[in-house]
Amino acid sequence: MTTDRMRIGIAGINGRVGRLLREEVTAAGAQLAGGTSRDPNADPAQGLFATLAELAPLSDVVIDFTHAVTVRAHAAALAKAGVAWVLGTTGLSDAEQDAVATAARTIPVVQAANYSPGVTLVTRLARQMAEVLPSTVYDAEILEMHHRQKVDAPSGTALAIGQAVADGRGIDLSTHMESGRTGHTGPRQADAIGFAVLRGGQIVGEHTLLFTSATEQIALTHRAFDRRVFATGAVRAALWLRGRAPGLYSMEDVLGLH
Ligand SMILES: NC(=O)C1=CN([C@@H]2O[C@H](COP(=O)(O)OP(=O)(O)OC[C@H]3O[C@@H](n4cnc5c(N)ncnc54)[C@H](OP(=O)(O)O)[C@@H]3O)[C@@H](O)[C@H]2O)C=CC1
Ligand SMILES: O=C(O)C1=N[C@H](C(=O)O)C[C@H](O)C1
Repeated sequence: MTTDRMRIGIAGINGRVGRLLREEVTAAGAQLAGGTSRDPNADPAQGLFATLAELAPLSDVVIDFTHAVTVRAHAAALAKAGVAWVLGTTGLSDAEQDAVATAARTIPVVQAANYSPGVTLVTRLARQMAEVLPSTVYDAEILEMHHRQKVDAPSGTALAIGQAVADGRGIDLSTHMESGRTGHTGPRQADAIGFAVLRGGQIVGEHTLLFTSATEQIALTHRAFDRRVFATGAVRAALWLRGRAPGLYSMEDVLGLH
């Protein structure tokens, strides 16, 4: 029997987001192709594979919420199999990001540091605000808070918001980023983009962008109450990828904001 249901594989199927993806793939009417797991007892007959190279040929698209160290191997496996990729993993090095761009020459890829519609809009607004609010008058600071298990900092979302502010101001983020301030820092640079990071308990993910002048402050805050918002967004991106040409797409593309 043939089926036109999309086959979705999940890299990191037993992770915090992966477990929710498993439910959301089925709820969306797609077919769960299986997942990757490092559990030595994982059984391919049960749809659990040690590597993405084994899962990829069974999938039309793979949703990947794992760890940055997997990115180069995953990029190569998916490009080789010609399988689309929804990438949610954050904390990528420049070399890992290059591997994503290389894969996107042969397969369609959606990459987002945050698959919630709310953060997608916050990031877009951040760029627009930075275009209007001059850095000589308004200081831009980004605060993020996450659960104690998070391994990368600042969060991918905070960096994406910072990149949007830098884009809006026409400056380079890497040379204007101020994070981890301590000791005799000297006064704040006028065009700096500041980052503050908090970790604790089970905070799902909170981000605030502040523009502060001598006379006013604008705060743009997003709070994720439930990780499911990331899973539903990622499944939406996976379904959107069907039939797309190779390329690197964003959540703004998925939401039709371009
Ligand atoms: N873009 C977005 O919207 C969001 C992105 N994230 C990002 O997604 C990633 C995962 O987050 P989360 O689910 O909370 O993390 P978890 O630690 O709960 O899950 C990570 C998963 O990745 C697998 N994994 C970890 N390291 C390796 C490795 N070296 N090789 C193979 N597999 C590995 C784990 O496998 P196993 O189970 O076998 O140990 C696990 O299933 C992070 O980078 C996080 O920042 C998180 C939320 C939203
Ligand atoms: O690790 C997490 O949990 C999250 N990671 C993403 C990030 O780094 O921005 C998205 C979300 O904030 C949750």
